[in-house]
Amino acid sequence: MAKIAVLGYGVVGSGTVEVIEKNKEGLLKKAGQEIEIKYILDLRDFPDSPYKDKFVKDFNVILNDPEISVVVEVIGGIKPSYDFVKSSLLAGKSVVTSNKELVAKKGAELLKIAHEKGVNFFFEASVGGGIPIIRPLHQCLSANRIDEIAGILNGTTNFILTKMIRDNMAFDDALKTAQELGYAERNPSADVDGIDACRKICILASLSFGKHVYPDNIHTEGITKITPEDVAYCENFGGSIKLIGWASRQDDGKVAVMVCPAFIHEDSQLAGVNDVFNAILVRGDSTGDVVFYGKGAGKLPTASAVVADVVIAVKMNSSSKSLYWEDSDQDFIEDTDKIVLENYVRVNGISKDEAEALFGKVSYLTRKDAPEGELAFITPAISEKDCNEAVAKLGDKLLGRIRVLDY
Ligand SMILES: NC(=O)C1=CN([C@@H]2O[C@H](COP(=O)(O)OP(=O)(O)OC[C@H]3O[C@@H](n4cnc5c(N)ncnc54)[C@H](OP(=O)(O)O)[C@@H]3O)[C@@H](O)[C@H]2O)C=CC1
Ligand SMILES: N[C@@H](CC=O)C(=O)O
Repeated sequence: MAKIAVLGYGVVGSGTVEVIEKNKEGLLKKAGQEIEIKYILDLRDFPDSPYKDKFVKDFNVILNDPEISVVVEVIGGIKPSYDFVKSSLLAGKSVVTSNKELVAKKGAELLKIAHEKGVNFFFEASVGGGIPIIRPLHQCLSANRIDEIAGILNGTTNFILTKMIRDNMAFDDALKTAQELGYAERNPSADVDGIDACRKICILASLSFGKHVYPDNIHTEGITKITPEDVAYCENFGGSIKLIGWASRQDDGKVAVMVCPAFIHEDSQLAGVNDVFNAILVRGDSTGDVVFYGKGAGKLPTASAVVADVVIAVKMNSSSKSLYWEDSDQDFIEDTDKIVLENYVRVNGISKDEAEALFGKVSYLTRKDAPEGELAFITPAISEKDCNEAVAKLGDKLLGRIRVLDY
């Protein structure tokens, strides 16, 4: 019998306990032994819970119990999760986590400790909720050189965009619904400002390119500046606006990474991904494009990924060799100024000649009831530096700028 502890009994923690309890028999067959939850750590009391006897408040009870072989960290954040995870690994216990902030900021260090101790640090649930993506990347796609990854990586923002565009729901109402459904981060700015998507693309890029990509270095934008006018122009463009985290191997050998709202053409496999669903496109040199799709947030989908990691952790008696990346000084990350992209730009009060003097040969978009003097267009592919300089010259005539991606 494998005895495990669950740290945090919130959305994902309670889902993890529920999935382990309801699928006990199936898990026994798959893990080769029974998985028993010996402890649940949380700050609150749960006197009415059927698991009330398992609750503890002192992490040291878990750390010092030699029977515990796997610790599931689903508290979130860095404090105290980092200390709990690091000390568990140092004590020779495998750790499973859904905590993308922790993996994005401390992944290289924690993977190194896990390897030194001969245990595992697993985090399938940290990207894409219930979608299998971490294990497919380092196992099933291991024959490939990964050239690009792009994804709708945040369920909350995709849910909000879908509700606003399809159902005309106000931003705040859509966010409130996402919170009620358990999709949103404790601080929803992490979702709507792109921070969560940034952590996830950093994890995917670290794994794909073999060196730690730290979130601090990555240009990150959220969805708060998107307007109904931008949505209307995007329809005329023939696509949809999605928050995309992407990482791409560049000709100079560096890796460009960015999180931004983007016009995505309707032919893209990412364009029709709505509600809480996520999709992750991986471009391998042998496979071409492979797309992973499913629910990117929520109690049971996320718990599914956590419990699958637990099953593998209890079966393994050594560290995974392929789930690994080195620490890095970020010198392989492309300077954002050098990234070359097309852009959608919306302006007021400039002529077409002035627009083309700034951006070069542009293609114009239209929308119903556009006011006199409004222009919207797609620029040619230009560097971020050139686009930022042109946009700065527009001053308050600029109404919007969204990148165009061709995934
Ligand atoms: N929700 C989702 O859909 C997904 C979440 N994740 C990630 O999973 C992690 C957990 O998310 P989620 O379950 O939604 O978060 P919740 O806030 O719902 O759950 C966290 C739980 O941990 C408890 N907790 C906080 N501090 C401590 C502590 N020091 N010791 C013990 N327990 C503590 C909280 O108690 P209290 O409420 O009293 O503070 C709460 O019960 C996060 O990293 C999140 O980003 C990943 C994928 C999807
Ligand atoms: N807040 C996150 C939760 C899952 O990672 C999201 O909405 O995607």
